[in-house]
Amino acid sequence: MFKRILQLLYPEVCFACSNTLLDSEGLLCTRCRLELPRPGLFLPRPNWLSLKFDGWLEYQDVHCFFLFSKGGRVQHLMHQIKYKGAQDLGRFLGIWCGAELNKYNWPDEYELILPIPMHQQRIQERGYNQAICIAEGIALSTHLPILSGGIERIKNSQTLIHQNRQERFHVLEDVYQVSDSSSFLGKHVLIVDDTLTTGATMLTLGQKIKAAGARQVSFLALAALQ
Ligand SMILES: O=P(O)(O)OC[C@H]1O[C@H](OP(=O)(O)OP(=O)(O)O)[C@H](O)[C@@H]1O
Ligand SMILES: NC(=O)CC[C@H](N)C(=O)O
Repeated sequence: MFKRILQLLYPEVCFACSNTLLDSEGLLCTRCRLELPRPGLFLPRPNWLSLKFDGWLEYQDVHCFFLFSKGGRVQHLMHQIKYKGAQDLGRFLGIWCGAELNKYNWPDEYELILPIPMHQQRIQERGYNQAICIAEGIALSTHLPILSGGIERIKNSQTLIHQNRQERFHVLEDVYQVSDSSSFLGKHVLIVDDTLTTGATMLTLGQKIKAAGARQVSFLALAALQ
């Protein structure tokens, strides 16, 4: 009853389209669940996403769960996860994404999930690392362990938003440091981030952990810009 009154006064809205949610809906309205653009996982290569990675590094797979478009619903969604404290939404979408991964024939492929590390100062400002929230959701569905510790972001930087691909690689040079490689030595690591624009962040970290002894790397972004 109290929940009903609260809902009348402060209706819960969909994180993607901001329309009022029905009692039976949570976080996302049914329409958005059905309509948010999802390109599918394990797309045959080469494809628009793999072209951002091919030739830079030996890797196995690159996936994105949603297609990101400027001003679109996915951008709104990602904004909530990243800047508005919607950690539960990140976990929920991670669970969904992990459940989709489970539908493919991929057992024995990935052994560890590595959320892109965030600089300590940024964590203090934001209060959380959204890549970890997403990774936690994926781990819940897939039962893969999350790699924590041993890899840090040691240099902070300005937002990458206004930089082109080349500038991003330059900014990201030496930002990650491996202090202990024992937990991923010889393993196939699935690197997870919230958004993928040029791929520079994922590639930089992928190169780093491969050089430090990871057997293989794959990449998964919750959303990617086509
Ligand atoms: O594929 P890329 O071109 O590497 O871009 C993707 C990266 O950019 C964003 O981080 P950023 O450091 O810009 O975070 P901010 O916007 O919060 O500063 C995002 O969280 C990804 O980590
Ligand atoms: N400086 C950083 O650690 C940036 C990390 C991360 N991409 C973010 O969301 O902000």
